[in-house]
Amino acid sequence: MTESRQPPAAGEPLRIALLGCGVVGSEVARLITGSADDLRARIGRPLELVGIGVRRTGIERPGIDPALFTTDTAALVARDDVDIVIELIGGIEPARSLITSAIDHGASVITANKALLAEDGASLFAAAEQAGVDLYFEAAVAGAIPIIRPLRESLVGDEITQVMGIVNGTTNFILDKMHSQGAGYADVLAEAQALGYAEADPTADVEGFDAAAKAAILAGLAFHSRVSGADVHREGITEVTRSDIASARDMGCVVKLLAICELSGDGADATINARVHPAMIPDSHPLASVGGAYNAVFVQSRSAGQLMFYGPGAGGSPTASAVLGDLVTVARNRVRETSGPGESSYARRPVRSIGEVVTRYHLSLEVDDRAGVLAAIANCFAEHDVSVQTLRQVTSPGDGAEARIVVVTHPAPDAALSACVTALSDLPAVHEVLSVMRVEGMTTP
Ligand SMILES: NC(=O)C1=CN([C@@H]2O[C@H](COP(=O)(O)OP(=O)(O)OC[C@H]3O[C@@H](n4cnc5c(N)ncnc54)[C@H](O)[C@@H]3O)[C@@H](O)[C@H]2O)C=CC1
Ligand SMILES: N[C@@H](CC=O)C(=O)O
Ligand code: NA
Repeated sequence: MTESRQPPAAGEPLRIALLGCGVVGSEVARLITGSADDLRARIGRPLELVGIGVRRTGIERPGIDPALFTTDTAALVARDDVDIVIELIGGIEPARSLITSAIDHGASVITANKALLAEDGASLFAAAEQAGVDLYFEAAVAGAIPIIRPLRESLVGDEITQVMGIVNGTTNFILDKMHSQGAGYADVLAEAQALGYAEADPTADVEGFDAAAKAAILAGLAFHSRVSGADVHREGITEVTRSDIASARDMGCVVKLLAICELSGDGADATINARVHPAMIPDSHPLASVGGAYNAVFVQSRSAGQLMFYGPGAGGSPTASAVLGDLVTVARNRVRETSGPGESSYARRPVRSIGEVVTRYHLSLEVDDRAGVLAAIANCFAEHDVSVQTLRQVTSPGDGAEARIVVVTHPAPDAALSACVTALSDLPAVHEVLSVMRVEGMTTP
């Protein structure tokens, strides 16, 4: 049952419950106690951390009072003196039940849990709205970078047409090292995990689920519509090869895992497209120089034009910064007996399928090195209405055995390109389609 709650009386502390004490949670716990005086001055009330929900007690967590630990997370969120619950467990359950219970008991909630928001944000926002409490989630997308608040508040009067970014630090760290140092995939992933960038299950990072969840959140906020993780076309980086990276370099490009959210059409006919996939982007593109676990998000809007948000996208300390920003805001709201913006999904714009999305492609083919092969390949592109920008033979031993052909297309619908790739694979002269990758941010010369 939803209970409305009065803020604590003047001079009384605001009581905080923290769920999860891992990479991010432990930093948040240290900051709440270590910065207590500054936080009190900024909020106008002291904060009191009353409990930390953990899976196991008895583990030493430096700088955190062990008396705060409890495994009874259900009881912690149901305490009737808790004002704000910070959820940093991650995953769907028990995070969803604990957040729902916290809201039902009148607490405001801060979470970094993009997986949950992308799957079930609508019901959590509805519950928060009904209870008159805040649900804040700046850390859920692009770590420390302020991007949720700019979309939800600063740019809410503008019309956003595109959000495109690097929103996963782990994959950017991996691709960057593969590109700059020729490093092997597995070694770099282990390093990203040790640095606290990766999710508990790094499959979420490398298969693009984490970026897809973030894309869903960004698209929903930017286009005032409900977009779930399942609406986002998703491809990870596990199939990106050294040869793709070398091909990109030959073209003056780098490979990045991009999250792209676009609005097409106007007014009531506008549709959304949201996708996450590796793409080649020119070295001159601003996203090309985003290295390591850094993230960057481009926003294109009708009145403001282009904006770029850049900064650390993962790691305990940067992510804790975003959580603490939310904590101060939510605590101030609590003191003033008000709440911040809720969900804005009035536009209800439909999400287009990937087949209709138009992009440029890079293809690499291993083919017979003999007369007529180039013509057969060019003909296949023509039959599928995919226009070729460049076609070149990059390797040929000259003994008539095999050659590698690299093709860059003009923008074409994904469905046409997919059909073309199938037809190319069926050509007797084509031994193998070695790679197919989208190219973004390149203009026709
Ligand atoms: N690590 C990062 O760079 C970032 C993480 N996030 C998000 O922050 C959240 C936390 O991430 P991390 O701290 O990296 O994960 P983590 O895996 O280091 O920490 C999660 C903690 O929750 C604990 N836990 C799991 N189930 C529990 C339960 N039932 N009750 C109590 N504790 C439980 C785990 O034992 C672990 O200590 C996730 O939603 C993640 O997606 C968001 C942005 C960046
Ligand atoms: N695992 C994520 C952490 C932040 O969301 C990433 O690598 O970006
Ligand atoms: Na952020």
